Amino acid sequence: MKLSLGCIADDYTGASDLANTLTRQGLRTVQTIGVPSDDLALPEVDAVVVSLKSRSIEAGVAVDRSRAAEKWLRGRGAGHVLFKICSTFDSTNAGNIGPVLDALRADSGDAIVLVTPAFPETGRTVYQGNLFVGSVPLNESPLKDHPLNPMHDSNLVRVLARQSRTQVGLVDLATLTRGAEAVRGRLADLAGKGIGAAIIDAVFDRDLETIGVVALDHRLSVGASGIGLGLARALVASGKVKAASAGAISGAAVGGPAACLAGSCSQATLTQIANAEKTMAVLHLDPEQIIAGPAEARRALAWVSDRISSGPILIASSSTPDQVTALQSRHGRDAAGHAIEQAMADIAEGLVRIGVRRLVVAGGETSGAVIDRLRIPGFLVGEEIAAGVPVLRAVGVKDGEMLLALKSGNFGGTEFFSDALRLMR
Ligand SMILES: Nc1ncnc2c1ncn2[C@@H]1O[C@H](COP(=O)(O)OP(=O)(O)OP(=O)(O)O)[C@@H](O)[C@H]1O
Ligand SMILES: O=C(O)[C@@H](O)C(=O)CO
Repeated sequence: MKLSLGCIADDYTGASDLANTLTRQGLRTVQTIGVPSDDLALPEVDAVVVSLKSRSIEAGVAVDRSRAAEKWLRGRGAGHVLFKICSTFDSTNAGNIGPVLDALRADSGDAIVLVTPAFPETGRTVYQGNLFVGSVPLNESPLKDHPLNPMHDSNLVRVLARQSRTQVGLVDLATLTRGAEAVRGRLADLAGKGIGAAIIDAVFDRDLETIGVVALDHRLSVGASGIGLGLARALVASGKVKAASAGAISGAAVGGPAACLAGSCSQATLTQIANAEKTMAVLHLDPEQIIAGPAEARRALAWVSDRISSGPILIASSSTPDQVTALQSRHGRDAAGHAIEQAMADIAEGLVRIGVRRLVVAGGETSGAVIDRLRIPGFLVGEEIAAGVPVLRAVGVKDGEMLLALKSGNFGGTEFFSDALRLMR
């Protein structure tokens, strides 16, 4: 297997979002959890997305894990590696996008790296280096209240410069609109000044197509699913990849009980939970009790066993931004987040034990904790539930077939949970 594209995603929902995009563009893609072990049987594929849980961990550890993933991908022939970050650039002043970019750039030997989180299909666009979420700048969007990575600056040139050892430049939309040669010229100017990273504007998919063509001149790029779309289209257009006719896999129905877990506190997820109350039983966990000990997860599982034979259920830890802030000020941000993630993993393990084989998880960190606990080594991409969220079919699980959906906090329509279960048969 010689890869045309290698990808390293800094969380599991982001990885499935990217795997979905690459699959829809005709690349045969598999998502692995962590760097695959040598005995994991992988199908013949064009792209591998290695999922890490490295977005909100200590920067040095994120660098080491990303470099290990890059080494594995290069060892499988990947000439180009995309470091997949969040389309809302989730990170703090201490990293981790900058430190990982610096390390991978050094390994790749590239003078300059293109960076864009643009993903127009989900409303993420970049103009003059400023990231917009829908119609508002990032720092006015709900991301300003993110529990782990609150985003207070929409100017990505500044944000990345605070994290990276290299200087950061801008390739603006006016240059991009003049085409690939103009972008190449601007990158050469920036690199000549010793600038090692360039935020590139993108508003429409056609912008990402130009970016994809230029990015393939290099060995490394950094961005969200949008640049994945650009790279995939450029690989197909250049004939380096023959677009797979089959696209997403289907596979046999899995059936049996179905459950949803929500640890995301994003505005989108809060609305989706409220709407799910119309179609399924919903349990709201008490975050204070979760931190107090394991009894809250046990209570949740007892609640599930009384109901799961009657239809799907949803268990949510999610709270409003004010409640999140209050909890964090009592217990600390990381301790609160970690305790809730582990409780969700305990609950997921209990759900599988009682026969759940169709599981929806909302939130990147939450998904990471759950998938690690379930020890699922990888996924094939199925139907698209919403932009950036596919049905995933687990590969390499011992006790039979399992379908999952890992929803990024901000993705999905208002009826996401019932939409997902409708496609997870
Ligand atoms: N009620 C709560 N109070 C405080 N923190 C919470 C609460 N519920 C969940 N959390 C924590 O908030 C964090 C949510 O992050 P997560 O990545 O799961 O969701 P998200 O950021 O909305 O999703 P994504 O990263 O996909 O955009 C997790 O660490 C989770 O444990
Ligand atoms: O890019 C996004 O917004 C998502 O794929 C993501 O990274 C979710 O955590």
